[in-house]
Amino acid sequence: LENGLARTPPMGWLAWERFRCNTDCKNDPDNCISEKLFRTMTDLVISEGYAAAGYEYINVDDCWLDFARSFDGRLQPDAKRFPRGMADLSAYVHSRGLKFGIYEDYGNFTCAGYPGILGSLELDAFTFAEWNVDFVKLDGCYSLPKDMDAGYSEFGYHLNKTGRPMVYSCSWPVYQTYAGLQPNYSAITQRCNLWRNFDDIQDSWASVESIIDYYGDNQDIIAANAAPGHWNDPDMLIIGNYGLSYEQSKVQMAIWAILAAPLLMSTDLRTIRPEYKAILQNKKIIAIDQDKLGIQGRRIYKHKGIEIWARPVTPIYENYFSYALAFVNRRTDGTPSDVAVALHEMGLLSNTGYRIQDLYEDVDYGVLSPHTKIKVKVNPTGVVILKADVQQNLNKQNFY
Ligand SMILES: OC[C@@H]1[C@H](O)[C@H](O)[C@@H](O)CN1C(=S)Nc1ccc(F)cc1
Repeated sequence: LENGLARTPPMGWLAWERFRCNTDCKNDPDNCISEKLFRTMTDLVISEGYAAAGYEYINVDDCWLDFARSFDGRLQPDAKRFPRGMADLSAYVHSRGLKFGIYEDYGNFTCAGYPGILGSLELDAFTFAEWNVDFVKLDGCYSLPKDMDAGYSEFGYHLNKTGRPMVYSCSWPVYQTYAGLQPNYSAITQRCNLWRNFDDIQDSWASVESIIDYYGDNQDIIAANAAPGHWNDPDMLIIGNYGLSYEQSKVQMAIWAILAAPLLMSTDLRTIRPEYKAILQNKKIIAIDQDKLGIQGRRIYKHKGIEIWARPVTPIYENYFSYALAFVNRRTDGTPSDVAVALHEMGLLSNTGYRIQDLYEDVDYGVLSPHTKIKVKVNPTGVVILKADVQQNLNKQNFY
């Protein structure tokens, strides 16, 4: 969507995967979906260094609402859990220098059964503008996938008509895919700043694996739709929760960066362990994700549990080509796997040499000659991600 926003994939914090639809503020006041939770996470995004690393959106997801609209037909938050209202919460987030996101559903209800926007698209768009919302996630429960092209387009029209710039996150493709329809990606890229392509992420390595496989297996259809202003969305970062090991957490961060994915953390910033926080704040990996070219990377090798993913990024000098290269070990047979590959075997040409640096470990491989193999050891369910600055003056590099 060309609205001047999301020129790089959005970064922020999204409540859903970690906090779900916990509305029991009576018995669980510290973890229920409430203004207190979002104020606390806003403060921690600042105080714990996440904002300095690039995280900027604080996004509410489902279950923020009252079950009824107000007397004048407007959406309203649950008064007990958001007593000061959403305009106040957004003002607080803005006062801390961050941006505020909200959630709705193109249907009669949200997935959790709260009021949807059907019948009030214009009013709801204007309500969000009045609350100074900066990001809207529109879900697709309780509506007909065949109506989504028109429905999502119409709501985007109303959002635009408010005159307030708002990032527009669409769940359109995933619901059409579920219905066996082929999403119309040329429409989606024009109407949305990001869109979910596949299943909700859950707190498990199996879930992350299934998403990685989906984006690798379908890259010919979906990778090319990513560019500044419009991004594929493989769903939230679950690093810091219960389901991923340290190695697996590094895999999610590395592959999301290769995929030019939005980096929307969904974890408890009050309790996250330092080594997981370090992964989320890894500046070299974030720089790959936020690379200005906005080219989504691809899986270029997959054999016996070893995968290689590559993403072209902004070259460091003239007649250079730069790539992020991720080596993933999907195996669980105990010992790290040796992977040795030469540039030309990956379709990366060089006639003078290339420089390799490890983006997680502080290892610089120095300058290698074009036929020298890159050799890495990859831990089970782990990853090694490198930056390759390839020098060649043939002035041609057909990466894809
Ligand atoms: O209710 C909202 C929740 C989150 O916003 C996810 O990111 C959205 O993809 C949708 N969603 C959920 S749980 N959707 C859903 C997931 C499984 C199901 F059987 C019925 C609905």
